[in-house]
Amino acid sequence: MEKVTSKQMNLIDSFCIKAIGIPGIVLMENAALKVIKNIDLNSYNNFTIVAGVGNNGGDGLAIGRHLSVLGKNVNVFVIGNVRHGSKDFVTNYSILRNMNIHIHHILEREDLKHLQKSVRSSEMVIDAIFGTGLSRNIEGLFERTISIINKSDNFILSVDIPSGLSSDTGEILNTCIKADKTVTFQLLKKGLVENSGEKYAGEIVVEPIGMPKIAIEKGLRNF
Ligand SMILES: NC(=O)C1=CN([C@@H]2O[C@H](COP(=O)(O)OP(=O)(O)OC[C@H]3O[C@@H](n4cnc5c(N)ncnc54)[C@H](O)[C@@H]3O)[C@@H](O)[C@H]2O)[C@@H](O)CC1
Ligand SMILES: [K+]
Repeated sequence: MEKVTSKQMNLIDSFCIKAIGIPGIVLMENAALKVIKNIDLNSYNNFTIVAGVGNNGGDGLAIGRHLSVLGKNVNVFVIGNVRHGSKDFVTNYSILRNMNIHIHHILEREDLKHLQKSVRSSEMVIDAIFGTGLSRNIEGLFERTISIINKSDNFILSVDIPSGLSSDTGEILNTCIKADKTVTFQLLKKGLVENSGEKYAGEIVVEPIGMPKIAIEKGLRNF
């Protein structure tokens, strides 16, 4: 199976969005629905979603919306500065607010108590903190958040890639979510199968999210 770096994936994403005209939010919605498809909805009713403010976080918020629409109990946490959120993250953030879904913000250590309480009453944590955009070591509140999630006995599902794993090398950038399952989008990310990748990703499922072959070929050919 073809393995891609984050640069290749970015190129494929932007070819889909800019050259073909599939809006990023459509790809995000497809991604969210593919994650829902991979959750055993008969067994899990209580969820904690932890989202960053990039597109991986946007996926997480869209997943939270669908779970809520399906009648599940969902606690949504956002870590990072929403004012620096990606466009599609912000769209999904506003949708959740318009649906009156409460969003907990992790801005200081005190806020982690809410997260701890939530994971105690949940059965599944959805990890949407970082995806292919992780670019440096994870520290501070992010590191503590990951530690709380890893210590819980919840089933942990990572969106695209476990947060903390380099999608290019499979190296751990200081700390990493230890997932039970990773649903990765369209193509296998190199880091999922190199170095620590498989140890941290758990079961890996590759789900197409509607990217046309022409975009994929273009992305792969340019590297
Ligand atoms: N339109 C698209 O391009 C699509 C993207 N998708 C999702 O988007 C993800 C990639 O999104 P992005 O490129 O926005 O990147 P991420 O969502 O992975 O995160 C980028 C953000 O994290 C920050 N960051 C990076 N390393 C950090 C660190 N160590 N500590 C604190 N902050 C850090 C960056 O400054 C940036 O704000 C994919 O993994 C996938 O889940 C999917 O929604 C499908 C469509
Ligand atoms: K993730």
